[in-house]
Amino acid sequence: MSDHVIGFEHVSVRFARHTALRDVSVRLEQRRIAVIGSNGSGKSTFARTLNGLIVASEGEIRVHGIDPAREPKQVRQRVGFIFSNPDTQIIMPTVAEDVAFSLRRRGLPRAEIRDRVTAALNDFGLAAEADSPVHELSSGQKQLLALCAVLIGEPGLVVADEPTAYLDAANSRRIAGFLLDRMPQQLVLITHDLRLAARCDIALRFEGGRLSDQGEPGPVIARYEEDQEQP
Ligand SMILES: Nc1ncnc2c1ncn2[C@@H]1O[C@H](COP(=O)(O)OP(=O)(O)OP(=O)(O)O)[C@@H](O)[C@H]1O
Repeated sequence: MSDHVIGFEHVSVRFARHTALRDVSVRLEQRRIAVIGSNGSGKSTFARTLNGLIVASEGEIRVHGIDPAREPKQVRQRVGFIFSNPDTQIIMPTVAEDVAFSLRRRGLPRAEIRDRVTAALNDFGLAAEADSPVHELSSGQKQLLALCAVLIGEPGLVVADEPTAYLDAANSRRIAGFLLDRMPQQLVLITHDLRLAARCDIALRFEGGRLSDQGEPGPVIARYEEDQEQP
């Protein structure tokens, strides 16, 4: 039952001089969840609470039955995170080594790691780059590598925080197409690209740290655009 449920009960996140999330309660079961809202509204903070990178100051969070504050190891296996800048999450010197990293950490047998890495690189069109130094990849290839390295760990949820922000139109389409159309995992997509948000099953809107609107993406986006047009 709790397999694909994300639940927030009266969650607040306070930093030293700022409250970034205020009394957020929501229950999410949809597969594609868009998160929109103005700069500084709390979107990234919300995203980071999902895998325990940020811990709630108040309230309860459950992600697929896991409490990220109390079970940080379990939640990091369950929740994969993609950032705007893939350079921040590529760890190893070559493409194949980077993809293998999470499996090595789990202590899987060498032969299984090799087979899974080969299959994943093929899937992402990175097979020819297997032994290339990662700094030789284009930004689009780096974002594909970051995704590949996350998905090989078989997370149940992928949180993507502005994953197309640094990409050109063709690579944005490629990454967005994968996340929105091909990827079987549940997705939380933080984005300022409202066309991507429109392709999700539900949109959440944050303003001033509050969950200010939610529902079908079309109407939520229309209300957001209307508010943004106000002087
Ligand atoms: N680690 C931190 N310490 C102090 N304040 C923080 C921290 N992280 C975020 N904030 C503050 O919390 C608020 C919400 O930030 P958050 O990054 O969640 O917004 P956002 O909606 O993702 O913004 P953007 O669209 O600009 O990326 C901001 O005012 C930000 O300055």
